[in-house]
Amino acid sequence: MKARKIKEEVYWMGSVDWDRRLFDALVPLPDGTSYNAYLIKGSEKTALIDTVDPPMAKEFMAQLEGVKNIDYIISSHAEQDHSGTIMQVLEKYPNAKLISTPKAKDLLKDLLNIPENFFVSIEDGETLSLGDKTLKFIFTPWVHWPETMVTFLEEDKILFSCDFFGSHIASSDLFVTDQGRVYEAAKRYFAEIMMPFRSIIKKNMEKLAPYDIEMIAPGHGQIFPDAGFILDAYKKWTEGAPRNTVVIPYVSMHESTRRMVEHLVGALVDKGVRVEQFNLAVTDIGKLAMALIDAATIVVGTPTILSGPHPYAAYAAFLANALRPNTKFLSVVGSYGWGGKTVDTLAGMIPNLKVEVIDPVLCKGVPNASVFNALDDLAGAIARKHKENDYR
Ligand SMILES: Cc1cc2nc3c(=O)[nH]c(=O)nc-3n(C[C@H](O)[C@H](O)[C@H](O)COP(=O)(O)O)c2cc1C
Repeated sequence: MKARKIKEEVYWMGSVDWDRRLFDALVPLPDGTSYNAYLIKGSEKTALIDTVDPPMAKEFMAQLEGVKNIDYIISSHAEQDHSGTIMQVLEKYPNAKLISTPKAKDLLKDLLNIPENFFVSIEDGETLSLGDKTLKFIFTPWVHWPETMVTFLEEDKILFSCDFFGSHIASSDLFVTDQGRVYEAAKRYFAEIMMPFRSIIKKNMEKLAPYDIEMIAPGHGQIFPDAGFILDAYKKWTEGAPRNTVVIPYVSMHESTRRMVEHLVGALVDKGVRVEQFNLAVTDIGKLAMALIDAATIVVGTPTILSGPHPYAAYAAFLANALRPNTKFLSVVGSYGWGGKTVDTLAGMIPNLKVEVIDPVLCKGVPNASVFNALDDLAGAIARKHKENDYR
C-alpha cells in the first residue's frame, strides 16, 4: 500500500497486517492489525511519527522512497511494533534527529541499540516548529509503558496517539467508517493493554482535555475523524461504574462444575442480573478481558485437580489479577472428589483485586438439590449487592 493523504501535507504511512492473529504471543487478533506511521511536511521541516513492526519494514521503506528528506523522527513509544524500523530510517536519513521522552531514549538505546548521537530528548509540553505546522509533545505515561507520549499537530488539530486509543483492525478504510466494529476492537484493545493503568489513563485524559482535538490518528487501527467518539468511550471505560453483570470464567472436565455454572446463570438471569459465561477450554481470552471492564462480580467455576484449581481457572485468575478490573465482588463454584485447596489457592492469586469475597459453593461429585439451593442463595446474594450499589 502507498502512503495516503489525511490532510494537506499530512500522510498515513505504514502497513496493514491482515494475517496477524496473535500479539505479544498472547493477545488474540481476530481482525488483524495495522502499524501506523505518519509523515508531516511543514514549509521548512519534515517529521515522521513512529515506524512499523520490523517484519513490515520492506513495505514501509518503499513508501519512503519518494521522500527526499526527514528532519525529525518522533518516537511516541519504544515498543518494537512502532520503533523497530527507526534504525533503518536513520540509515536512510542520517541527519535526522530522533525525538523522544528521556525515558523512551533509555529504552530505545536498550532495545534497539540506537546510538546516542541521534537523540534529542524533549520536555513535557515542548513544541517543535516545522514552519507552517507546529508539533506539541504531551507526555502521557503508562499508555502502556512508562515512556509514552502523544503529539498534537496544532494547526490541523490532529492528535497522534500511538497505542493510546488504538485498536487492532486490518482495513483498507483509512478512517473509521463502521463505528460499531471499531468500538468493539477498541474496547478489546483497552481491556488487554490499557485496563491495568485505568487511573493514570484517566489523568492523561484530563491532561488532553484542554486541547481542541478534532481527529485522532493512532498507531494501530483506523483514524478517528471524530475524536469525540473514542474519547467518550475511554471516559466510560476509565470512569464508569461497574455494571449489573457477572462474568463467569469456568472449566469442567466431567460436567459437574458445568452443571453448577448453568444453574447459577439461570438463577442470576431470573433475578435480573446480566451474565457473561466463558468456557476457558475454548474461549477467546480477549472476549473475557473485555467483559471484565464492566463486571461488578466475577465467579470462577473450577473443579479441583491435583489439590488446586484447574490450570485454566488459575490462568483466568492470574489474568484478572494482572488486568486489575474495577470488579467489586468475587466468588468460586466447583466440584471436587476428595479435597484440596482450590479456594485458598485462587484467593492467593488475586491480591490486586479489591473485591469482597462472597461465600463459595463447592460440591463433592455431581451437584444435588442442596447444591442447587446454595447456588440460588449465591445468585440472591450477588443480585442484592448489585442492587444496593445501584449497578445497572
Ligand atoms: C486429573 C485429575 C485430578 C484430580 N485431582 C483432585 C484432587 O486433587 N482433589 C479432589 O478433590 N479431586 C480431584 N479430582 C476429582 C475432580 O475434582 C472431580 O472428579 C470433580 O467432580 C470434577 O469436576 P468436573 O466434573 O467439573 O470436571 C481430580 C480429577 C482429575 C481428572
